[in-house]
Amino acid sequence: MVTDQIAHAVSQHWLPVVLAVVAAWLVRNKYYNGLNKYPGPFLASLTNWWRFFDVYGRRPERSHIALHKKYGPVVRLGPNTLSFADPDALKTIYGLNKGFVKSDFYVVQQSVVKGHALPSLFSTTDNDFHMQFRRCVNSAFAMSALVQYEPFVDNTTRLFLKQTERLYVDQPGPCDFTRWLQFYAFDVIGEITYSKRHGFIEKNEDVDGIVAYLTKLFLYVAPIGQIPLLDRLLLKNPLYLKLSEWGLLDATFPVAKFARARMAERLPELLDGNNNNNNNKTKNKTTTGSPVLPTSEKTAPPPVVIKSPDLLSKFLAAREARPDFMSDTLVQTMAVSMAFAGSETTAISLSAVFYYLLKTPRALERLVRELDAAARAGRFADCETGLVTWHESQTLPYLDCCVKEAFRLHPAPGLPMERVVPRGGLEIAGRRVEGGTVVGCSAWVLHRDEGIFGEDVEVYRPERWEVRGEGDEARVKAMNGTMLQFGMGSRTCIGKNISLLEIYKLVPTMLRRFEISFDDPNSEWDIVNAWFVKQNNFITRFRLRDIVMPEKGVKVAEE
Ligand code: HEM
Repeated sequence: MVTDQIAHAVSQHWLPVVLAVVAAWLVRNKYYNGLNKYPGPFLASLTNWWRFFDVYGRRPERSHIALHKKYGPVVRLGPNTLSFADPDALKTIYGLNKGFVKSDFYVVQQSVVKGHALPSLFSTTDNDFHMQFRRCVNSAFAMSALVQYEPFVDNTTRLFLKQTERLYVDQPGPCDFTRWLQFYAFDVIGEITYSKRHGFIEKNEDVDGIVAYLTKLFLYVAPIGQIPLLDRLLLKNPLYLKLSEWGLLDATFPVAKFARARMAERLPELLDGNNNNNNNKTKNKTTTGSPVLPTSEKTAPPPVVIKSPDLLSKFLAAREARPDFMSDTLVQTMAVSMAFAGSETTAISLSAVFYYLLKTPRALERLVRELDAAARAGRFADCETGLVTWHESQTLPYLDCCVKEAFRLHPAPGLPMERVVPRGGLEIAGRRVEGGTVVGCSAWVLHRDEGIFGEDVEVYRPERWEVRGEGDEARVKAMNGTMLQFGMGSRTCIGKNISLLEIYKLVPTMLRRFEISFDDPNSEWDIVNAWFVKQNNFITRFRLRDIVMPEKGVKVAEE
């Protein structure tokens, strides 16, 4: 009876009822988890739609910087979300064993396979799963493994030099440099992962639409990640998941198809549909007939020679070592993550180094002087193509300053890296924050901390990284400790060393070989912040340089 009366009253007065419910929801949001004490835009305290539209506008890093300038070190970006600009917060939020987990922002980045979201090393929100996964693959990314990957980078770099000359010097014309560097980064990752390039540089085109696919994906992920529930209504809606489960929908990332083909070449049973790890000991061969992986059986054939220790062979070795955990699916996920997490980010960082050097002729001249002096002193082994080795690049201190300064001014990740405060709550940079609150730091905000980096934070000044006099060491150490371009803590970038290998080799190599200039020196690039902050309209021209030779009588370094 009473319920009938209530239903009747609601149907009679539905508008005021709806308004009352919405008002109650907004008030609850405003005071949620005690976050009303933190400053920020009023609308952001009421609804996540504020940050959705902020990110949808493609330049959220600008509003984050402005908000922290206005409100101080903690800003409320949503009913349950805080952004921290205090370097002290880094150790707590990203520190090892602090119990923070990645927020649902990352779940939106999970792809759907057979009706299920597939967590990757990057996107998983489960710390235990992450710890096991990372342990399985960590050694493939160690600094010591770099030596093995350098020949892969060299292969692609030689082709890149040849094609740059053929396409942009022999027929002088403008080059969309960010896109060209993206092709480079994709092909390097392809080569390091599978010993096989996708073919971007050869063809000078977006092979299989991979770049376009990734661009669209990030444009979706960034705003939708602000209200992850939307993902379950859009790309991960129940109907879509069902259709995918029944095999009626295939939204496989083109790189995943490439990865699967490369895996199938090495594990023929995948082609037969036999994915059972335990059955593959005898079938574990390369296409040339030589086994790829060592086996653990005592009676197994003599130790297997891994012909090309690329990443895929290492992931497959991890599958052998931990068959209980490392499934074929995880091997493939890992291989795909390399392209997903390692191409755009590296291309963005390479573009930033070149862009800021071209915009700062004084710095470019100094860097070229450093390279020419090293060449005259015979410190570069390759005097023909201009290729610089990793080892040689590590003897160029000004190059190091130029790269770090580009990382500082233009970090690839453009949103706060969100984490959920563990149950029970914690103190973050002197402030009590309740469990369940989403917190994060943005590299764009932290890298412009005047207390750490100096007053001229908006200026590209590589010299700030130099250690010259007393006190510089501590200052530079504090700067290094605040750099967030690769993230921090247990979820820090696993591919950092690989990307550094690419950047520290390609920048000096290109500058030894080419004179690079803006097509229009007065033009600025356009920036699109879709989680990773991509640049457009960075158009350059190339002229061949005479490679500087060692002075007479100077002994040339050996390769
Ligand atoms: C300059 C280039 C790169 C930048 C700026 C970069 C940036 C990042 C950042 C910021 C994170 C942490 C994200 C977070 O905490 O939310 C991350 C994680 C990751 N990156 Fe990179 N990355 C780069 C290159 C690479 C490369 C080359 C690879 C692969 C070869 C790679 C693979 C990964 C993976 C797998 C993770 C997840 C790690 C984990 O959660 O354990 N990245 N990267």
